[in-house]
Amino acid sequence: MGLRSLLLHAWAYRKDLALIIALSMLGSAASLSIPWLAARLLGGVIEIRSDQLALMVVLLIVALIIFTGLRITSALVSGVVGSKIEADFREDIYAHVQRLPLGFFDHNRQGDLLALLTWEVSRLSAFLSSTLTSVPAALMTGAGALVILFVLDPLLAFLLPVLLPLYYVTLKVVGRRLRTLATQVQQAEANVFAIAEEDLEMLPAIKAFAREKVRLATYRKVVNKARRLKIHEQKIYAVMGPTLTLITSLAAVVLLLFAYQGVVSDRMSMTELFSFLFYATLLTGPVGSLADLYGQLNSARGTLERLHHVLREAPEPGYANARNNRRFRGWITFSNVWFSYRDRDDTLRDLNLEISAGEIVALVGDNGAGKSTIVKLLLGFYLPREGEIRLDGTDVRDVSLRQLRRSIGYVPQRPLLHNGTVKDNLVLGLKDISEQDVERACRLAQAHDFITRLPKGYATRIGDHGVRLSGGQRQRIALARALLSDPPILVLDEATSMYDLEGEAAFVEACQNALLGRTVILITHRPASLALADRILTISDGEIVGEEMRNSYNSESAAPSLATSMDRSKGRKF
Ligand SMILES: Nc1ncnc2c1ncn2[C@@H]1O[C@H](COP(=O)(O)OP(=O)(O)OP(=O)(O)O)[C@@H](O)[C@H]1O
Repeated sequence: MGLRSLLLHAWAYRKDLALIIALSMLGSAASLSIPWLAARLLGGVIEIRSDQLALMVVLLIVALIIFTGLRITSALVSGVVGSKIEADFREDIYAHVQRLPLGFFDHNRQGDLLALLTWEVSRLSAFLSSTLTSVPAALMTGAGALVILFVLDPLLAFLLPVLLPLYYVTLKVVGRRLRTLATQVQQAEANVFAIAEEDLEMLPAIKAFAREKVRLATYRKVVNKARRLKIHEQKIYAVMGPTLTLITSLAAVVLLLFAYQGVVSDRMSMTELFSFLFYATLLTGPVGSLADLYGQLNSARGTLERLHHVLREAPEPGYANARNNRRFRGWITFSNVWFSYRDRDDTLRDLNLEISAGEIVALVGDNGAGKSTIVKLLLGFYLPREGEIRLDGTDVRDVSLRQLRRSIGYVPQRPLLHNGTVKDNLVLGLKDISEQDVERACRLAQAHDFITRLPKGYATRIGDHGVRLSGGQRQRIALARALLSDPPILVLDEATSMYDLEGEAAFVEACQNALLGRTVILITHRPASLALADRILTISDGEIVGEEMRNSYNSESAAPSLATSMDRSKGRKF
């Protein structure tokens, strides 16, 4: 995303931005009248001509009030528009980030994304709504002042071209260095953000292993790197802005000398001399702000590069697929599936697997064998390199991702909970869920009893990632959440690994009925949970190396129970 694409993005706000530009240009017009009026007033005072003094005072006050009013209005409008652009930007980027495949997050730091979504986007919006929009007015003021100076004494025309090469050389010399520096500063600042974010999340481990000093040293290192780079950058700006202003001021002094010659030779009145002085001073303002613009442009480019890195990433395929209201039965097939994570050897090798609708299959095998990967592929989190995954005979690539995922109740190994109440975590944004449904799912997951013993029951807040709950309690909530949406397929990835034996036995007992008619993939090593399985598959090194039939599963018998399940889906009974 370059400056051009930023401008294309800004096109959506053209009316608002045009209003800010118009207001600041009107302000610039008012500012151009002030030196003229002030010079006439001063000229009148010095030459003791009282004829137009009163008029000049009134006009000057009016011009000053108009100028101030316009500046206030344009600052207000620019603040409002800037916030609007910022909010839209954040929402767009967030929506895009949400749709990115999980593989993207395996290789990008959360902290970098957070920095981008927060302060980097704020700065970019401010750049668009206030810095860029001030350029036309600055140009107008500068050009206006120049023209008036020309009109006052055309001789000056010969001096002006001298300014341009000086200006150009100064910008060129420092510009290249500033550009790389701006990117480095942004990177360093994002690092500070990312390390802080990571450490806050890791704090219990940092404390447990008494690594506070080491982590503080790492943090100090990135903070100092950012500080050094910023000081370097500020030094350049500190020199560049005033140097450019000095060039302009020196030129103004030379202009004044010429003007003085004009007064001496009676070519110019005192009023015109003051006009010279004031317009030459007015000229330094836009020069300074254009130099500032140059600096901010470099910073904005850094953010744009990082934004481009995120926005060029393609969203997960499958969002656009048409949805239909079909409820899947839960017949799953993997045919000759090969898969490897980025920069890794094959995790799944020519995997063939069929799970009938209503069947309960347990996947067992060593750590890292590829069990979770199988379900991540089924959920469409990652795409197979070769082979096909089908649901009820339809290639999952042709199913809408939302529909696919809503058909699967997924309980991951690590329960993912947020800082809200127990109920918020259970419903996770779903609106039309009754209290009874919530309670039923919780009873099934053996969560209801402990929840009612919490200080505020279902309304108890559980802290960041559910930190105020035990590991087993978190798992029970995650399981209840999956059961709540009544999906035809349930994936339980070590979902009861932290349950106490009694809790697990009660869950298995309660499941005998509840899981009937659903396709269930259990990843577990726990004997009690294995007892639920109709079939146990052993996975080793990405391949199925063993199969054991357990309960007498009969696909024919799945049909009636499935119907029962579908009926249940309406009344949400388990
Ligand atoms: N996001 C990832 N990026 C790269 N490699 C990964 C990623 N996730 C898993 N792996 C690797 O893929 C392999 C299979 O991992 P997977 O999580 O499927 O194993 P598993 O059988 O579920 O193991 P466990 O019983 O320990 O949960 C492992 O070698 C693991 O290191």
